Amino acid sequence: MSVALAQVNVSPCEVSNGTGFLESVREGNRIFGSSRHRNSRFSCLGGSRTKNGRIFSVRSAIVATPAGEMTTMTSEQKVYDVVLKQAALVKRQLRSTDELEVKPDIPIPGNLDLLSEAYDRCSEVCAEYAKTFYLGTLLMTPERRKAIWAIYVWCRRTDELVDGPNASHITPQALDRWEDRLEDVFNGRPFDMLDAALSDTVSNFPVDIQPFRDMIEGMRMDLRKSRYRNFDELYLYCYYVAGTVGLMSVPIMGIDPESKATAESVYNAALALGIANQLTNILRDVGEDARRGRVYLPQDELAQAGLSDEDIFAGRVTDKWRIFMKKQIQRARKFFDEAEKGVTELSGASRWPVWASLLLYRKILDEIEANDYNNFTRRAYVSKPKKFISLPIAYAKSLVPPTSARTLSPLS
Ligand SMILES: CC(C)=CCC/C(C)=C/CC/C(C)=C/CC/C(C)=C/[C@@H]1[C@@H](COP(=O)(O)OP(=O)(O)O)[C@]1(C)CC/C=C(\C)CC/C=C(\C)CCC=C(C)C
Ligand SMILES: [Mn+2]
Repeated sequence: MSVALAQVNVSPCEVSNGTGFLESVREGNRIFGSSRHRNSRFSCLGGSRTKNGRIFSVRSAIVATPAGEMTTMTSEQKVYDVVLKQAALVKRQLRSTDELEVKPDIPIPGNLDLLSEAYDRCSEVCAEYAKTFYLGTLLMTPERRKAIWAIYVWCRRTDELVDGPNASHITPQALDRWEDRLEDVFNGRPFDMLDAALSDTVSNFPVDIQPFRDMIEGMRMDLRKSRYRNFDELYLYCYYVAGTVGLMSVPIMGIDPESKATAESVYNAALALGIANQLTNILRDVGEDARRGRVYLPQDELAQAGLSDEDIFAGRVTDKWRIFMKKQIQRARKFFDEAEKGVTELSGASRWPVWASLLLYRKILDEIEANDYNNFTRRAYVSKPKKFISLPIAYAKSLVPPTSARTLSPLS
């Protein structure tokens, strides 16, 4: 069965007139592509105090040290502030009980059927695009898995804007309209049935709009930027397009009531998993991206290794390239290690899909090594038997109970 992802329509008239609710869903062709996105507007960052006690101004991202010196914040510091904000928002709800208190639906006749149809459609899209992950979600509670499917579909549609069949027509204005539509979703005014599922999800779970806005910001970044000067710039991009997914997912997956880990540390691990996945995605797709004129690898690190864009466009696997790649892979693995510390703290039924996705994505790094670092013309992928072996391992790991007396270090 091939399930088409409903085509995202962000024409101004359709967005402003919220009447076409279910009728407006149109089938589009499913087209895969590599995706990454970026930007430099720190819309996500409310002015506040960082872990170093600094106060920063949102727009300029300039911080004043306690001694009154002005300094620029790193992307990691800026993103960490979002982590703190997200953790503070959900702390109480997540710890109150293992089962989240799901608000009752307003029983408008006919609406419940439509909603259930909307979730069915999200489940089909998720099953079609991310089979293994979908199977994992089946172990979650029905409320949680429906919510994860709805979020998955919104992320996938957002990604398709810059990576899908209509990507060449996407403008910053179209992304602005997609963001307006997101606001409508959070205000209970969904535009189509997939949006309706997300609207229902965000009214039932303590999900904040900020990571969603930030993902759109990542798409803006992808439209206007095709090089990264250093890892700091790349980190911000990875946060926007993938770290945000981690932050969106924690309020749904829930923290185990037995866990003594801080909410911040769990959010930090979720962020790390998103960053690790995106770095891996970038390392896997170097050749494919170069053919689209894109180089996501940090320019300063390439130069230090004696490499340049030209080497990438030429696709030469040299010793310099191998040494460079080893360092990049090492960095991605550190983010996976950081993420692992948090998975055990999630609610029991949510751990398995997260472990499965972590182990499988991490294995892509092993495959790049096995390909002797030729990520120009060979796509690293995890074979079915290897995937299959990972699943019981993930399941066994998911049975490990949360640490009852450990406080994870938020940034290590
Ligand atoms: C269990 C689990 C993985 C839950 C997440 C479900 C979810 C909402 C996924 C959305 C993914 C998505 C469509 C994101 C849009 C942007 C994008 C495409 C990012 C890339 C994903 C990989 O996609 P693919 O290989 O198809 O890439 P191409 O489009 O072909 O280029 C990313 C690499 C990022 C994905 C990031 C995550 C899945 C973050 C996972 C983190 C958590 C679920 C938090 C877990 C909690 C703790 C405490 C560790
Ligand atoms: Mn994509």
